[in-house]
Amino acid sequence: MTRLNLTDFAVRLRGRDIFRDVSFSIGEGEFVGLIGPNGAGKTTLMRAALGLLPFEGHSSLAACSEGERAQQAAWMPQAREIAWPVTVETVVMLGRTPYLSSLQQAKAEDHAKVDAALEQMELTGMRQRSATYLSGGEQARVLIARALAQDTPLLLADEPIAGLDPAHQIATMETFAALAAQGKSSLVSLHDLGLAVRHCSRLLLLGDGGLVADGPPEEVLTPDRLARVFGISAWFGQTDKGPVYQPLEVIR
Ligand SMILES: Nc1ncnc2c1ncn2[C@@H]1O[C@H](COP(=O)(O)OP(=O)(O)OP(=O)(O)O)[C@@H](O)[C@H]1O
Repeated sequence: MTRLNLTDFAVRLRGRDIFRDVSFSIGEGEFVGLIGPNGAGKTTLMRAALGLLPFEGHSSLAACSEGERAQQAAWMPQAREIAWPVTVETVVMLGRTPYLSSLQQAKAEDHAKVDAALEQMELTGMRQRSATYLSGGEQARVLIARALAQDTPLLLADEPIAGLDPAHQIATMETFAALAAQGKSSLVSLHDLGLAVRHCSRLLLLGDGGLVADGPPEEVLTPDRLARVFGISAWFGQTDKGPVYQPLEVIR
């Protein structure tokens, strides 16, 4: 089943093409990393796919009604400062909003989804703390938990592991991989190519005003593309602990 389809997708902002001719589909159980240098258009692509920015072409998500979209896709934006003086638990419960009418109280199922999301992001012990007093990385985990509580077939996240410590970066990537194993799909923008290679089932490389490559990580990150799109060289090896990928030098 297709979770997201973009066809001939293009975004132009203030008279400038950000990217053109982008077409891809994301199916069930895929963990897709969206990679590309600063300014390539990763955030723009995800926001436009959700219908939050004007675009040309087709996006299956933007074509949905607002209510339908909220049940199809959860969105974790890059800005992650939580300004509301409410508990962690309350922020995560906001993920259940698409399932509640304004007068409705959260039901047992909603509480169960919130508990599971808190557990998944190792936040159970912090559930009663005020979200505004958490560190930047802890706030990011709360917002990932809110997206998980939304329990949608598709999750879009803009640099979800930026600012997390190494253990929480790995754990978060494992969470997305575990969701994929359950049939859920994610499109996640990332700058850490090493973690992308280890955990994503597929990479989309955005650059030069379009989609440069789409496929399994080791096929996408060829030395030639790394040099041309990122201006770097890297070491890649298959080890008994899985693929290891280490950017080495700037070669501009
Ligand atoms: N509202 C806007 N108006 C005009 N240009 C914009 C607007 N928003 C973004 N851009 C431009 O679009 C380009 C793509 O930006 P975007 O944030 O999507 O890139 P990105 O790949 O997510 O970058 P990063 O890795 O730095 O987060 C950039 O050149 C940016 O300056």
